[in-house]
Amino acid sequence: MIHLNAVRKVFNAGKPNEFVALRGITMSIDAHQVIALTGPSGSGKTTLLSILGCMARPSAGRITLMDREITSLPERFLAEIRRGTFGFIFQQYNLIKGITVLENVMIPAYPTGERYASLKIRALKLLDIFGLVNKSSSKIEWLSGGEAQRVAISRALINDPPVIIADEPTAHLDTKLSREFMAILGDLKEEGKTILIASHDPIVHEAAVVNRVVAMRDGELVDSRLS
Ligand SMILES: Nc1ncnc2c1ncn2[C@@H]1O[C@H](COP(=O)(O)OP(=O)(O)OP(=O)(O)O)[C@@H](O)[C@H]1O
Repeated sequence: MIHLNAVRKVFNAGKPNEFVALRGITMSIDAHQVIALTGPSGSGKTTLLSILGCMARPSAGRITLMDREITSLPERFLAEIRRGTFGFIFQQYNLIKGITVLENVMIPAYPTGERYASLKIRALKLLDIFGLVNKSSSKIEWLSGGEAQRVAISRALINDPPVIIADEPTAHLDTKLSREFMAILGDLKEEGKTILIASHDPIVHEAAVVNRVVAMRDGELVDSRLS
């Protein structure tokens, strides 16, 4: 589904603070799999996820997504691919304070031009699945950590993307909520989603839903094992 060939990422190239964050990553991600990236802080997990999710471009190397070479596409095509292919769940959830739960969930779908009424129905359905309909008009800042996380999951799913990308999704959750999160990922995998997670959390690596754990160090893949 996604193939990376010799992908490098260099920050501040040519400057005194030049930093090579990814050193020639070659990897393939099959559809309907759950892949966990692990590795010490600074090893390049977030950078790799950003490139996989078309949020950042590699400095060198090639990316193929569903048999389409996407490395050199102009930003407007990339934005469309990003919206149609990926749902993102971030460590801090990146929910927007001051607006409601429902509005947060709907935001990634606004650029699609879907009618507000039908979008609202879909967003409410997602909130219902995650037991949050009664919070739909709450402000984000009123939610508990677990609720905020389920809002973030709902938002990631609003465009029904085939691939979910989650960066340290359990970092702010206790053990019970982390296990619940992994169970939700299990359901999404059953529905046919492909899931990429960067995480330090053993609960993530050891979850039955994870097919492969890929270890990174200093911008390189050092180990890949089936889970
Ligand atoms: N925009 C940037 N400019 C310069 N350096 C950057 C930039 N973004 C990331 N880096 C550096 O690239 C390296 C890899 O960062 P990355 O966030 O990918 O690591 P990580 O493995 O996700 O770490 P963590 O587990 O702490 O989130 C780090 O040393 C980081 O400081």
